[in-house]
Amino acid sequence: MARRALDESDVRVRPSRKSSRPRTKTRPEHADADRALVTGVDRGRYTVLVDPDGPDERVAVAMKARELGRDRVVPGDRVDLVGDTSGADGSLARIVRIVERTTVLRRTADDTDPYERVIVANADQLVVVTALADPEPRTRMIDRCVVAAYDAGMGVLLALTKADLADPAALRALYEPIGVRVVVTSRTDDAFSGLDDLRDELAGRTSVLVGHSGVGKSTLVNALVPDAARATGVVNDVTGRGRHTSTSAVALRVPGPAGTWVIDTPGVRSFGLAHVDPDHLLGAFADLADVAQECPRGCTHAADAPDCALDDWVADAPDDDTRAARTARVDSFRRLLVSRTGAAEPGA
Ligand SMILES: Nc1nc2c(ncn2[C@@H]2O[C@H](COP(=O)(O)OP(=O)(O)OP(=O)(O)O)[C@@H](O)[C@H]2O)c(=O)[nH]1
Ligand SMILES: [Zn+2]
Repeated sequence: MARRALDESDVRVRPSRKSSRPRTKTRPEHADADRALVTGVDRGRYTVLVDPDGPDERVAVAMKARELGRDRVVPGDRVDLVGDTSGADGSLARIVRIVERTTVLRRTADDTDPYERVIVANADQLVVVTALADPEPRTRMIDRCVVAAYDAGMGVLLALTKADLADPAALRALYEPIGVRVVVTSRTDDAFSGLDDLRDELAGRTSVLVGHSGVGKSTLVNALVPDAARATGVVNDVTGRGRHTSTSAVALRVPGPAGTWVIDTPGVRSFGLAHVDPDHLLGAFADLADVAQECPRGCTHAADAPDCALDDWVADAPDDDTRAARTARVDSFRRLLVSRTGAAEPGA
């Protein structure tokens, strides 16, 4: 009878095998480079925080050095800077190196751009902001986010907003078993509940926030980062003054424990999943990955895959409770597997 409840530890997130190759070639002429964190990108100009959390922390503007070629630099990147890194008005530094990334999150390919480009680097978790009502939650969209995060080597936090309008129980039941942590928030005229739980989940981590329009993502960001509206102004390349931009990802520091960042991704509605390999996704389900060692070569592990060992594992369960638990587990994995393909934005 002792059926162990599945928890976070059943999900094993590995850094993506597809993360960028090391780019730490030593160039003696840049031995004195300053380390910086990229917080925003706007038309070839990068807003960076030099010496983050150090005694000389400062904001500076940088451009890519020619030697980086076409390599993209994205928010969350750690880079090495040379030139004028003072951050003084009108100063411009050069990015000469991108430090090897721990994770990469790609946005989906679309009609105007067939490539799944990296949009954020080095984030620890993806926070999927979903309203419990108004607008109705879309599980397929959440599933796709989970796949993207697991493939990127990131964890997933589901932030369920508007709990004053609907009950979170059903969504909790759907996502907690697959290793997704859940926080529930609600904001009414006189109270904002769940904010401390959310802060706890974000503490010391870099989190990418995604969500459809109207789910309350701005409400959360503004509560977490009181000067967010001001901070999102990216430096204009001509005047050097702030300019509001709503199209590219921007990293915002959350007051409180050191190293707490949220990266807001306006306009990002979905993630590129075409490159996701089923066996890599399986890596996020440690128990199933072990079972699948027995699969035929090239098994897709889909519901219609012949001789898939996942089906044998369910069939061979010693009792009904175990069979129910294994069925739920395999179904969850296959649900994610299916969400990988098909319309990028179902129901849109
Ligand atoms: N009932 C209720 N309404 C909320 C809650 N949180 C936010 N809202 C409302 O939902 C609406 C959308 O909130 P926003 O924070 O602007 O949503 P968003 O996800 O940033 O949407 P865009 O600005 O369109 O990208 C606003 O009218 C908020 O006041 C909540 O917990 N409960
Ligand atoms: Zn299989």
